[in-house]
Amino acid sequence: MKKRALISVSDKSGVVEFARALEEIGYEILSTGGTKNVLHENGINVIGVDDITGFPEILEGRVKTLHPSIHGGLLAKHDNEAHKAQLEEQNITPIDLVCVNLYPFQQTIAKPNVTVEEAIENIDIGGPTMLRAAAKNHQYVTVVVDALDYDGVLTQLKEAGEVSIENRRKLAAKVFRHTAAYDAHIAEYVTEVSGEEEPERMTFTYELKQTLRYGENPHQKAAFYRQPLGSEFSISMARQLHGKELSYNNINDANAALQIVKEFSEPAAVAVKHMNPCGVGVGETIEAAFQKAYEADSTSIFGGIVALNRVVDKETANMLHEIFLEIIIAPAFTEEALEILTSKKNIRLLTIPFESAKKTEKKLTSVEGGLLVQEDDVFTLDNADVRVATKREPTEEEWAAMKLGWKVVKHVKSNAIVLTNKEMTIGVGAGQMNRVGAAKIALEQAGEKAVGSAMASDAFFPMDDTVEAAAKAGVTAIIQPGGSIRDEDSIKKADEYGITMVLTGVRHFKH
Ligand SMILES: NC(=O)c1ncn([C@@H]2O[C@H](COP(=O)(O)O)[C@@H](O)[C@H]2O)c1NC=O
Repeated sequence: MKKRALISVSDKSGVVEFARALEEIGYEILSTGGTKNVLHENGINVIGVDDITGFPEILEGRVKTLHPSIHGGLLAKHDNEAHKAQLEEQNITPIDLVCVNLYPFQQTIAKPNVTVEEAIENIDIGGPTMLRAAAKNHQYVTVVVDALDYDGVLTQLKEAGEVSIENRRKLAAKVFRHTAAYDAHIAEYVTEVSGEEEPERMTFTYELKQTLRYGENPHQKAAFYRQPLGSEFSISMARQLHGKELSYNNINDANAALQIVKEFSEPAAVAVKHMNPCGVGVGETIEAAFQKAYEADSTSIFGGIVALNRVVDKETANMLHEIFLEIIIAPAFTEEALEILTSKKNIRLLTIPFESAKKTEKKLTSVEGGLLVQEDDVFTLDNADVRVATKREPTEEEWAAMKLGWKVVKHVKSNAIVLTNKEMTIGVGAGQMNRVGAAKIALEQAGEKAVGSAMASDAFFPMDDTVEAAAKAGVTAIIQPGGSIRDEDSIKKADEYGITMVLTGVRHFKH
């Protein structure tokens, strides 16, 4: 008896060649309407599924292959006598190979202004049912969901007469991953349009972007997966123009740099080391902004990652070239800048579409045995209920410095203290277990530059010791959330020293 292949594909690329080769090997081909037409037009003998089921495709294609004549053929154990007898009784022929790809749900919902009706119509029902049936029965059936597997399957069929059980199992596993991811997209989309905000189950799905040489340390295996419908403004979407492959730590740091530079509309440059900003600068031009980011901490920037929100020109490239950097990310590089920067073999140059909508995504943090999910911290001073708590109001310059510090401190590991002037960070105290400790680090780094600077604190002061330390170093303005039962002590201390203190009412912890 001839072997049977059932082919039903939405994306018809490569299917004619695949079906023709199967036919040449001796397979009988069954197909659904559109696929059948394409194969037929290309001179391949095809039996319509409706000829097998004795039932036409109905409901605009919603029901084509959902029939016992098809699913009996897919699910029967080929060497089981009872199954064989039942197939014979029902006049059903077993199916040996299934090639199916699904309605393009993901592409459909990615389209701007897609309607719910259009999205729903692109939920494939018959396809996943066939794929899952064939994958369940991979002991007997070869199942192909990915056109990239057409050649490998054909080679095995030609050389060995069959696809080995090991490969059939691999193909089946791929199918289950595929249908699970397909359903995850559907679940996420329908959950969103239904307005459900706290689903009892999370169904995120990710695609392999690249395997990595190693993880955080060389003895840890690692890979980078990307969110298929995630933000464009993402390290996972970056285009690498030059340099070595990104490492695990590079990806993490580059992500951190992008999240910070995203805060700025004016020309800004951000240097990151180990996920914390070591220098942030703003200016009239990107060259000036980078100059400030460099001056902010010319020691830590060594081996760092720099993100800039304007095209890197020749002047800026010349400055960047002077320093050992791991990565430079920008919207683009001029030809001259590229020429300068690519003279170093290893430096990674990346571009990212800065003009793309900066979509906010849920932030996921894995813990052993679980996943923490929260909204992104998109709160800015524009929406904050800001009030001046001290007798003295900030000067214009102090406001500018505090606003810069507030944008940066949100991205520094808590407890975080950032010192700024109106153009740059001058001290960063990150990840300390007590607030005054973070302040001391920032103040020490700033040294003389602390005089006349502004201090930003990611959370309230539990007591007045940080204000005292700031005052003694010459800080003149402080921005902090407020909300401590001892706020009054800090405000009093600030008044004592003539410091102006702004309360934002909003905390920016980052752990
Ligand atoms: N409803 C069904 O019985 C059914 N059977 C197969 N399909 C899908 O129809 C598509 C192929 O259709 P056509 O060959 O008519 O172009 C494939 O993506 C396949 O997954 C179906 N469509 C959707 O559910």
